[in-house]
Amino acid sequence: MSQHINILEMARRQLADAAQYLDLDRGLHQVLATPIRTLIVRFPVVMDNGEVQVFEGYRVQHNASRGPTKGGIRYHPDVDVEETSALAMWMTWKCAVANIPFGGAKGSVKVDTKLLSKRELEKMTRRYVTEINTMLGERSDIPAPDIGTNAQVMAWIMDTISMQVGHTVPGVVTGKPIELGGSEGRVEATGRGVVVTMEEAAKTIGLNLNGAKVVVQGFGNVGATAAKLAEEAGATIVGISDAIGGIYNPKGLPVHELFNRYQGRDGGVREYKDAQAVSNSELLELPCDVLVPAAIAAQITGDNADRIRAKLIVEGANGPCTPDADHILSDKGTLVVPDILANAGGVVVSYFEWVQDLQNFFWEENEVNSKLTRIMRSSYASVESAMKVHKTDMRTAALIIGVKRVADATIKRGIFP
Ligand SMILES: NC(=O)c1ccc[n+]([C@@H]2O[C@H](COP(=O)([O-])OP(=O)(O)OC[C@H]3O[C@@H](n4cnc5c(N)ncnc54)[C@H](O)[C@@H]3O)[C@@H](O)[C@H]2O)c1
Repeated sequence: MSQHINILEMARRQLADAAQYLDLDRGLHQVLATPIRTLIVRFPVVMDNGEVQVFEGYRVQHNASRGPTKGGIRYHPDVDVEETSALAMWMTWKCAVANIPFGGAKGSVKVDTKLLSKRELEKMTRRYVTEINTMLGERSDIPAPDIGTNAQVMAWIMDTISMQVGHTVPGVVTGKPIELGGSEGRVEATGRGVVVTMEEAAKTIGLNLNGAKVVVQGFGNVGATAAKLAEEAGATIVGISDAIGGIYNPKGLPVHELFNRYQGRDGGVREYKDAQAVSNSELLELPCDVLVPAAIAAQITGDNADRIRAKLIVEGANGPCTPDADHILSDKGTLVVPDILANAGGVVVSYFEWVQDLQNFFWEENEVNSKLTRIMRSSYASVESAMKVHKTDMRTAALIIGVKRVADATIKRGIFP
């Protein structure tokens, strides 16, 4: 997934950019640039044909100064420990920008889930979680879904840990099915947060979202929900894609119909015929007002940033724009709403789910959505004002806020012993 771009280097470069504004001392900068715990596990699974296959997985906790660590689990063939560390670091800043009491973590397994049966997926999940269980806990480290994982996988994680401790522990993982202690609104939360920040950012650049043309890369949980809710907010979705490729229709695509037919199924969107087929790289360069990269990292780079035509980029994915792309986009006047702000809706509602699980008291969906919207709007407002104060781009502004909150917590706690 990292290809030519080292995602961990990218995350460290972003931290260094923000550190300059904060006057961080070298030791503290080093603390913040380094994960506190990294576990690499290799474990066997007996496959359906009776053969044993060995998988490799990771769990990285980046920083726990502000609370238990929180971060998704990704199943993808290209993951590695460096990318997982970068994603864990971004989780730390994301939780701090949203001002929720969590540190950051991430887990992953190198696997192509398309090659596994449902039973193999379940066995692999249960064994992976058993291997990393020393790090997990409702008060220590709480996973959630990411690429390649979903509510069913979270249910298996909850069940596995519950079997090991001898009682049900719903708060050890979020993004669970509602009937197992999941939260109303969690499935749509990241996409909903993306659209709330899109609406705020449209005001910043004076764009009327009503009728604005939007292109979305990735038609999974985040991309498909963002497309659907952006359409409900009045935008016209002109391009969408999944891992196999995309479709484009300047007059607009019937997103609700596409959502019901293809959401989460790779190759699905290309089956829709009343549109022009485009590659994923062509999709990013389509004429539009708003671009939502909601798939994988490093999609907008120094190589293609000058060809991006959107005025506004809202990062549904983690790390879709590289630092080189950021500089080019900033020079062109394109506003980039960074991942640690734009896609924080998922972890915010994960926080609500965790709180509900610990209290065993559950909220209605409109309560979840209105609390989410309030946090997303106030986080956006703080970042926008930091952007003006520091005269910088929005990513650096968000990092200044997030990194400062984590640095302050670290200083106040002191360095043990
Ligand atoms: N799920 C969440 O709550 C959440 C929260 C915050 C951030 N994110 C980030 O959002 C992104 C998407 O996550 P998701 O949960 O929607 O995953 P998902 O597995 O539900 O969907 C991923 C989508 O991306 C597509 N895709 C994969 N590789 C691609 C490629 N090379 N080019 C174009 N499309 C490709 C897939 O076909 C699929 O449509 C990830 O970067 C993830 O880290 C997710």
